[in-house]
Amino acid sequence: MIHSILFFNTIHHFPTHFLRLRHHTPTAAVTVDNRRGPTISNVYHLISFAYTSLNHLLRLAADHFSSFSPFMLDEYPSIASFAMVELVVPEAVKYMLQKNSGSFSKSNSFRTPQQALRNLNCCSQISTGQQTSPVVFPEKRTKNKASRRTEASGNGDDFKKTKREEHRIDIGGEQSDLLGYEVISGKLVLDKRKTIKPTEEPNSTETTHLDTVDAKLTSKALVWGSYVLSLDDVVSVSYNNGLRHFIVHSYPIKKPSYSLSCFSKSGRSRKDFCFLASTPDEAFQWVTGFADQHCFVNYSSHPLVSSKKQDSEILASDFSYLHVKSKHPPRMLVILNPRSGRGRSGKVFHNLVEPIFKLAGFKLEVVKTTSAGHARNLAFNVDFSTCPDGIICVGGDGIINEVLNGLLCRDNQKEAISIPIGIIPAGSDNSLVWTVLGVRDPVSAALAIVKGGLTATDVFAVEWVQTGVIHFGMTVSYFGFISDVLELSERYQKRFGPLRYFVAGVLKFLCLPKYSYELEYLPASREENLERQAEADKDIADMSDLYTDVMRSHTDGIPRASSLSSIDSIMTPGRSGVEMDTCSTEPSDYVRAIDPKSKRLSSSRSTVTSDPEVIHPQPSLSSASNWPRTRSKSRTDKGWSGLTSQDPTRSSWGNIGANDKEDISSTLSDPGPIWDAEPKWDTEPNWEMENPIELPGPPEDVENGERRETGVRMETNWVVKKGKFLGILACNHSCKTVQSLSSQVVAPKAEHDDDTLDLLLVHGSGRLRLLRFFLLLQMGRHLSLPYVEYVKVKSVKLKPGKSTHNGCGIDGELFRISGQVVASLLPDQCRLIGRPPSSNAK
Ligand SMILES: Nc1ncnc2c1ncn2[C@@H]1O[C@H](COP(=O)(O)OP(=O)(O)OP(=O)(O)O)[C@@H](O)[C@H]1O
Repeated sequence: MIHSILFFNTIHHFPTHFLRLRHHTPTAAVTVDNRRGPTISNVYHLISFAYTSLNHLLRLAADHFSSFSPFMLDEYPSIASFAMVELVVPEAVKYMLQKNSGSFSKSNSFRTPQQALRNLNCCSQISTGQQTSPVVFPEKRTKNKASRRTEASGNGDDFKKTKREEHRIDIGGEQSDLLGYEVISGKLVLDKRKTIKPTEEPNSTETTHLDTVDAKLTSKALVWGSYVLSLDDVVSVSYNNGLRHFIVHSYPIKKPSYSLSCFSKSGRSRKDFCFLASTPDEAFQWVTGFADQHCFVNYSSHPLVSSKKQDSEILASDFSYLHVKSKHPPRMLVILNPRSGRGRSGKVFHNLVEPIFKLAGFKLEVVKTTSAGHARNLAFNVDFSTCPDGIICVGGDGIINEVLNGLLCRDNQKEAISIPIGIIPAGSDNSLVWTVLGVRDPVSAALAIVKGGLTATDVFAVEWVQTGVIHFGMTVSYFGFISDVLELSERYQKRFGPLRYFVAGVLKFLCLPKYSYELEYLPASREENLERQAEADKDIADMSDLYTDVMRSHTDGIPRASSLSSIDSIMTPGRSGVEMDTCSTEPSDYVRAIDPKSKRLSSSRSTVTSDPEVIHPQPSLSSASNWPRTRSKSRTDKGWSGLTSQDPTRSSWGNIGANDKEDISSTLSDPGPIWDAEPKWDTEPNWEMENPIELPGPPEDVENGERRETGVRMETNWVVKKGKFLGILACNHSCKTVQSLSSQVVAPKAEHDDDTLDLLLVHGSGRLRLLRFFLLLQMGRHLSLPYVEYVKVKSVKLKPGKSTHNGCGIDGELFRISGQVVASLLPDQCRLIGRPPSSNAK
């Protein structure tokens, strides 16, 4: 029998059961194996974080087993978000703890952790300081040389007066992986009162709420006593010039108690910590230390100065405090869809998110959308100099898609794509930010934006070949059953809110039509995959350059501080639909120009009716690159010629998009029973008759495990398939869904920056197949189905059969396709504000 206690990185934790945690990264493990004897790995890393629980466990282990052979394991990745590490006690160990709790209280209740460790033969490592990981022990004094050491001297009377229990810390070597390097250390007094005004000096004669602590600020955390506050959780520091105290504003993850962990949801909540240094000089040093670590400092003048009670002494000392170098407050445009998430997005923003941005000194211009299309107009018309640090979208994936399309439709498209986009998830589903940045609650998303950094993300374009209309997306484009569900769901938006997709899905399932498509795709070559992998490995090292806090635009000479800095005013929310609706691009070149060869192949096969008016020569390719791809080579050297905004009167893509939507809504305005409204649901379209091309879909026997390649015709690199498909999805990232109970992932091999689309083909027709697909999707095993094909592609061309519904979903927005559409990636990537969790770990 093996009992295990695992420690998990709990950024998104619901730590109630192993199975639920299978997607999380185990960061360390304590294993008790009755056959081989107990082993402990990375225990030292974790003592400070799960001190009480681990101490209990160690005592248990010491009593329970005669010998212990602790050792460090290198096989586990280092604990990235150490402040968020949480002890998970599975049922077996809980049982063991309960069983032994009696003996603990008798024999070990007063043992210190060191004593417990001594019993486990751990002492030698601790006393000799062999461990390189941070360990926090209440009794142990630090022996580290501090890079900056403040002492409680001089004005330290308060420290003497406050006779309290002192917490000592030992956080291991200065270059510890977990806490980074040391910035400053020394004694501080922690004011434990709940409400503290920044201008109010703690009263040192009232000692009850004061606690002297040994504190240390490192490049990754503020540590005092046994408390570790990750700098990732720190929003800002408030400091009044010339005073001895400063307040650290943070949003750490609130952990539910173990007994309630099954029911209560963990989340972030605000915690302010007020520290008193022994002298104003020391307080200033601490605050400068935070500023050095890119924490925003709310810096105010001395309260006496501001209240005009100036005296010469204060003024003299003021001079030395005037320059706390903090990052510039960012200026950004917030586009908020008040209809998102059942109309709660406004409340979410103003109650939860705005206070965080205020603490971090952001200068925001908030615009609420008044109708569909408004966000696109805003992004299309906004003067970037008013929001140089980016645009924050508050809502669902739909509003982000509108903003993206507004940006990419501009004349200065190269500059527009470089405008950072922040996302506050407040809609029905927020797959993009959840998948790419790993956040799904508004507070964590706001924190990610405050922390800054940029994540390059691929953008795909779907081109309507006959008309030249283009629509952009960052998540997924889909055809077949799911686009029909999207269409139907709009009927139920008011009644069911986010549940509307489920309701529409069930109804559509009951009256399932058959979908036929003619499909061509250009697979990403194996060599390219290998090259991409090699580049990805290399990029891991280069990432720090990419995620720099200070970004400068290389376009049009506009300096863009992406330390997130600058806005004054924002354009009016008034609709300028005329311009938007008539925005167009020269589509074919960049949509098809995957590489010159494929472009030739593609265009030779396509039936593009090119309007000479929309063909524009593009600037030289070499100047096109303004944003390095994170994984693969920039496609600027592969034939990308960029987009240009067209004369509104000459172009049609906006109009067509709008008309498409109108068409759909008019269809939907006729409610009627669904089974009446869907005449084709049980009729088989005669593909061969309607589309005089042979090659039906995969034969029925594929369901029995044999996948035949009948129906597949290779033309050079393009693969052609025709027949029935339940669904076709071209995914830009792995597409996690926030709604799903199980964290289902549609395209498990997709990466948001890998320069490929992941094509998922669900061949065939029929409810049984569809049901099996969705059931296995919940378990993450849908790719094992014989009628599911998964391939990484550079480009996809698709044409619906004549009797097939022609809906097309792009990031949750619905369109109609007529004729052929082509989906491909753009050569340039856009930038999301925030860093994925994996990059934080590095
Ligand atoms: N003020 C508004 N009134 C009505 N519709 C709007 C408004 N603002 C934006 N929209 C439209 O609402 C749609 C959905 O927006 P969003 O994605 O933000 O919300 P959601 O609740 O998550 O919906 P979805 O389920 O589509 O993701 C978008 O397509 C957008 O065009």
